[in-house]
Amino acid sequence: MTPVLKTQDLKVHHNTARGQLKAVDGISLSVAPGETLGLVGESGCGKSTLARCIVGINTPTSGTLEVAGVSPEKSRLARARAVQMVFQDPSGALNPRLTVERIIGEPLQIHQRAGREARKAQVLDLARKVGLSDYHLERLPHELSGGQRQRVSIARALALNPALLVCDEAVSALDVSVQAQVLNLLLGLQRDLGLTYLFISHDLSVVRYISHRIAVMYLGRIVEIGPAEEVWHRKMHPYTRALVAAIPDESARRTDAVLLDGDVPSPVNPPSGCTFRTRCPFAQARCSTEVPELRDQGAGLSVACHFAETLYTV
Ligand SMILES: Nc1ncnc2c1ncn2[C@@H]1O[C@H](COP(=O)(O)OP(=O)(O)OP(=O)(O)O)[C@@H](O)[C@H]1O
Repeated sequence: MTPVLKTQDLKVHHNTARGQLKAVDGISLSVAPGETLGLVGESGCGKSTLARCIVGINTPTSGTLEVAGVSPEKSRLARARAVQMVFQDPSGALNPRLTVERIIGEPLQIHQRAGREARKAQVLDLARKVGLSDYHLERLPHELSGGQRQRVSIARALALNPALLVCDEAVSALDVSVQAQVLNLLLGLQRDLGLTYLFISHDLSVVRYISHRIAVMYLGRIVEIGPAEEVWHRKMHPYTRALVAAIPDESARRTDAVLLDGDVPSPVNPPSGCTFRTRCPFAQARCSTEVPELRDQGAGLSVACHFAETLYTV
């Protein structure tokens, strides 16, 4: 089956005053139809840059990117329809002067020739799919709650039946109970409409809840990728262990939890060899000279750590 998203050695490097900044540094991944791939990592790991590349806001420095089997550079219009994004802050993404009806209907107005009445019916149908009603359609964004605004963003994103929905920290600004409602909405929509998601968050417990597979990202690279429960329970990469340890009251936390000190190092002149070694309690001499490649660990899990097997039994 053709993947909905496929990237091969994708890189986004920025020229900055301090040198070349490798925001995304060789990402290869694919997402199957109807699947959710969760992308997790701390702030500054390059998650948003990768997302912006996929939706066409950023241009890759090198590598290939295909959406539904087509290279999106070939057709800007096709990409505008094929990939939609839901952002963290719906207030910033929604025009404050337009009613919800206009906001949800805008993509239809731009891309479809449907008449006013047909569009109105489509908008109401989209609103109902995300749990909103006629009442909400007449409101302005500031009259809605944060959760309702995020529902509007999702309805708008779904208007053109995208092949892929990229959710970038889509629930991070919401209260925990509202987060759960929006996550459940996304799960329900996927079940009913067969949607495909790339779901990005710094919060591994949120990513685990919604994802079939999880990719853990550190300084522009994937350090662990596999089925959600394999990543969560085996957490073979020390960085994955650290992300689990950072979750408050997490019962899955191992007794030998890795605790993260400080911030992610600068992507300008990142550490040699394994870029995580400067924060890794298990780092050895080899880690500073040799870049670890992703290696198959069985059950669909791949881990980029020289000592993954030995550490797993620690
Ligand atoms: N246009 C740009 N020019 C230079 N550096 C950039 C640019 N865009 C992003 N960066 C840098 O690239 C790195 C990755 O940023 P990115 O926003 O993708 O990370 P992130 O994991 O999504 O974090 P956050 O959740 O905070 O957005 C950061 O060091 C950031 O400062």
